[in-house]
Amino acid sequence: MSTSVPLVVRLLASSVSVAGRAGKIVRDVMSKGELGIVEKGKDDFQTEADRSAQRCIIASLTAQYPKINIIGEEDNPDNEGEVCNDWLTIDADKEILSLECPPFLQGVKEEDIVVWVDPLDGTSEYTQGALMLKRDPWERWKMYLTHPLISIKWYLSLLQSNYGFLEHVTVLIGISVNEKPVAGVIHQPYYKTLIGNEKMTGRTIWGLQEVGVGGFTPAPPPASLIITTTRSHSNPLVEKALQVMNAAQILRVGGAGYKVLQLLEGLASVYVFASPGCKKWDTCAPEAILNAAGGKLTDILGNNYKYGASVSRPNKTGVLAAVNADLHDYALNRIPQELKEKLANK
Ligand SMILES: Nc1ncnc2c1ncn2[C@@H]1O[C@H](COP(=O)(O)O)[C@@H](OP(=O)(O)O)[C@H]1O
Ligand SMILES: [Mg+2]
Ligand SMILES: [Mg+2]
Ligand SMILES: [Mg+2]
Repeated sequence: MSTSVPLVVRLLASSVSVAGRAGKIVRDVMSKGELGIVEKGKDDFQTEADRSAQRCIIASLTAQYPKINIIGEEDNPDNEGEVCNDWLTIDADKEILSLECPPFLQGVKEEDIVVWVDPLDGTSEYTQGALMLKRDPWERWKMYLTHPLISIKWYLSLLQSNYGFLEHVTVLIGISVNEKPVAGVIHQPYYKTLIGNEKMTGRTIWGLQEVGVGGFTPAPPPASLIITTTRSHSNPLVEKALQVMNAAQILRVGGAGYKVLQLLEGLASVYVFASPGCKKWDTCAPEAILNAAGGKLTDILGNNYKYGASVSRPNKTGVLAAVNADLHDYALNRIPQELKEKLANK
């Protein structure tokens, strides 16, 4: 790879390639059918796919950019261990390499960068998707009975959803410089499309500040107010913030990455999550891409999160994102002060 290409552009090109490789690992673990679910905390799970995809991403980026601070969601000693050659990805996406680097990022050094990695965003939806791959109803029922994550209500909604919620799963790589998210990748391993007669699985969306976004066709926001929010981590505060929005429709989907994709594709206009729960690796890449497309992501109080290495991981004061500044202002003004204070003092 040419070193005359500025570092941030090279890193974005490498991140696009490695996100695709991680997405294949996510699909492979699912096909094998042994998810290796570990409970990290309440409503917080990890699978073999989360662990392996993170090892692939961190080992691949560290091999090429040894001085960059890379922080991943999954905290496990295995991440330090050996990574098979097949996982090491040192390719770089050619289209990204040819992008013009914005002037303010041209002199950036490895030491100025923090990369936030969410190897699998939407783990709840991923584990529930496993169930729907069992075509035999008796096998599916047996798996449900031993599944730690699924209530009977979810099981019934899964049966109605045909393919489960695997489309909500994404791989997120966010690049921050001097605490600000400047570039990012959202890879969607289960996105299905037809190119000519050929069925393609997976797609990769990227964004770079002052340059724009790619990997999909952006669409204008819907004519009426459509809100996207969590489907697996709701609580009374989350519901209160949704009630006051006066929305025409509320979509409940998995993953911070997928919700921001819905904003970019004109399926929703605002993402509201008035609760702690998301972490820096959930929002860094989506925020960078949304910014590059003219949108805005903050906490519920309207403040920007910072992405330096020493910041606390949790986004304690929630997430509020919109396709443009006007819709962001609208949503921010609708949220009662009392609710904002509750979150700020949590
Ligand atoms: N109450 C909570 N506890 C743990 N994680 C939470 C959470 N609320 C949100 N999250 C995390 O934030 C991300 C988006 O959540 P949601 O799908 O509910 O909108 C998910 O990331 P992961 O799937 O990468 O863990 C999810 O785990
Ligand atoms: Mg998780
Ligand atoms: Mg996540
Ligand atoms: Mg995750």
